[in-house]
This record gives sequence, structure tokens and C-alpha cells, in this order.
Amino acid sequence: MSVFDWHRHFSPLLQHLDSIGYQDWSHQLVTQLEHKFEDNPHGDIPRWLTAYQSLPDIAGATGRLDQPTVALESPSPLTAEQQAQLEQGLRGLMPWRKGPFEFFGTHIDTEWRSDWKWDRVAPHLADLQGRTILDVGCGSGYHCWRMAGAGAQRVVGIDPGLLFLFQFLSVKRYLGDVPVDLVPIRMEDLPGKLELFDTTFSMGVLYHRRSPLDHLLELKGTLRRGGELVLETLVVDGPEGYSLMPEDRYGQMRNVWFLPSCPTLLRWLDRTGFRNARVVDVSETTTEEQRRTDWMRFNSLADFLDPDDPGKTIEGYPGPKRATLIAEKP
Ligand SMILES: Nc1ncnc2c1ncn2[C@@H]1O[C@H](C[S@+](CC[C@H]([NH3+])C(=O)[O-])CC(=O)[O-])[C@@H](O)[C@H]1O
Repeated sequence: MSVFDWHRHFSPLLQHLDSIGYQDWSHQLVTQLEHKFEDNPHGDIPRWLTAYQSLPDIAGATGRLDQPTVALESPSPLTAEQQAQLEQGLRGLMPWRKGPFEFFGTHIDTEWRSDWKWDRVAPHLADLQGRTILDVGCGSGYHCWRMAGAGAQRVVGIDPGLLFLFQFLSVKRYLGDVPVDLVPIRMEDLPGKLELFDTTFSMGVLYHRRSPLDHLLELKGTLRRGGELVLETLVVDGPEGYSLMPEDRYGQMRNVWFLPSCPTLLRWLDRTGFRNARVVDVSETTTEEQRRTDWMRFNSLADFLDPDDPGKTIEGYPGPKRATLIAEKP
């Protein structure tokens, strides 16, 4: 038996999938979750679970999901004891990378200002009102909450990082049975042709995939006809056809494969069968957007850039620049 009662957390989603005719997917998820939490549990789960379970119960909590800081609020101020319990529990879930969040007045200054990314992406999206959304590589689920705040009917985030799951649940536990879920699986663990989602996001994932074209095809398989893909990834300057493959690490990150130019990305989207692909934003990532904080005390972007030329990574590659592209599935 797992110490983590995963059935309780995932049963609303599994039941929903059954109710809309996606029993095959829900059965597959049960097998994957059993494996993850019972057959082969991550060694840190007991510690994260203890931190999560130590968070205080707070009556009447509500969420503000439509503003830069995803915030939990309570009708009356917390007692000093509740405040201390809260801070200790949240500290037990460090490092906090994607956010910001505020838990009843306790502000979590995360490594990333993920709200800046949302501000760059959101103006270009088809209205999220009433949509069913997949967020691939969703991290702590910060953007999933913003999607819900923009009116999405249901949001499924997937990310294999289990600390992210406990950070996500520490928000969700105060919001009750909201139709927002984080499932700890990889893109490759989804069934091939779900054709379920109105919008699928892949932000910060493509460069981690050894086979970026297969990633695009997998993303296409998640969308219904006419659905929208939102792709955000690291890019480099260069002509159509160009893409950079780092020799080893890029900005100290392992597992970085292809950094295409924007024209190359457009070609990839076209060749994988998307239509109307367009670049809606290109921005350099700054050390204001990604930095060490009190809630993420390890090295961050400033440590990964060349100290003599911050326009370059420490390995001598062009500094991080990200593009957002939008395309439709025909
Ligand atoms: N194969 C995979 N399948 C699913 N997730 C994966 C995979 N490989 C890596 N990830 C996950 O993708 C996320 C990438 S971070 C972007 C977070 C958010 N989207 C953001 O835009 O701020 C970008 C970064 O920090 O490099 C991580 O949480 C990985 O666990």
C-alpha cells in the first residue's frame, strides 16, 4: 500500500474520463499511477507528503486565479499558529520554481515569474472560456490555475516531477473539487490519439525532447479537429532549416536537444500537419524573470550565463530566447 492516497486525488478525473467515453485512457492512467505510487515510489514522497499533510485546515478558503499571483484567501485572518504551520509546510515543499503564489498572506516568490510568460501568451489565445485544456510539462500547475481563472471548463496538466504534484495539491486542497488536475506522467505516457482537447499547451518542453517532430505529432494527437496548439520553446536566431544542438549542456541544463530558429519551427509545424502556424512572441529570458529567491535557493539563470558576456550561456551559446507559436489542427 502506498502512503499516498492517490485514488482520492485522481478519482474525480478518472470518473470524468469514464463519463465522456474515455475509459481506455482512465484504465491506462490507473495502471501508470499504481506503478508510480505503489510499485516504484520515489524516495522523497514520504517527506513531501508529510509537508503537504501538515498544512493547516482553513475554513471558507477561496482562490483568486485571474491575477498575476495565484492567491488563496480566507474570510478571517489566520491565527499565529496556523501561519507558522503554513509556512513550515510550504517550506517543506521547496524548491518552488514556478509561480508566484500567495497562501493566505504568505507570498511564495518562486524562481520564475511564470506570470510574465502568461502575459506574453494569453493575449494571443482563442478565448479559453468553456474549453478543455491540456498543459504538457505544467510544472507546479501555475499556468493551469491561470487557465481556470480565464474560464476553462477543465484543465489537465501533466508533468513527471512529483514535487510539482505536491505543490499543486497544496493549492488544490484549499479549493475543493475544482476541475483542474495535475497527473504525474510524461507526454509519451499519453495514449496516441486522444483528440479530446480544445487547446493544448506545450511550454518549455520541446527542447527537452530528443525527437521534436514526434513531440509535435503527439501534441496534434491530443487535439480535437480545429483545436489550438500553443507552443513555447527556446529558439535561436538563424535561417529556415537552422537549429542548434548543444554539445552537452545548455545554460547548465541537461537534456537539451534542439533549439530551432523561428522559421525552422514554422516549417516543423507545417510538415507535421498544423495549419495557420504563426510566431506571436519572441522574448529574451532575463535574470529578473528567472532568479534565485528565498523559496528557491539553488543556482539560477545568473549563474548559468557567461559572467563576462551575459548575452551568452556559460557554455558560449546564445543566451536564452523563447518564442511562442500558435497553430491549429485541421
Ligand atoms: N517528456 C515530458 N513530458 C511532460 N513533461 C515533461 C517532459 N520532459 C520534461 N517535462 C517537464 O517540462 C517542464 C519544463 S519547465 C516548463 C514549465 C511550464 N510549462 C512553464 O512554461 O513555465 C521548463 C524548464 O524549466 O526547463 C518540467 O517541469 C519538466 O518536468
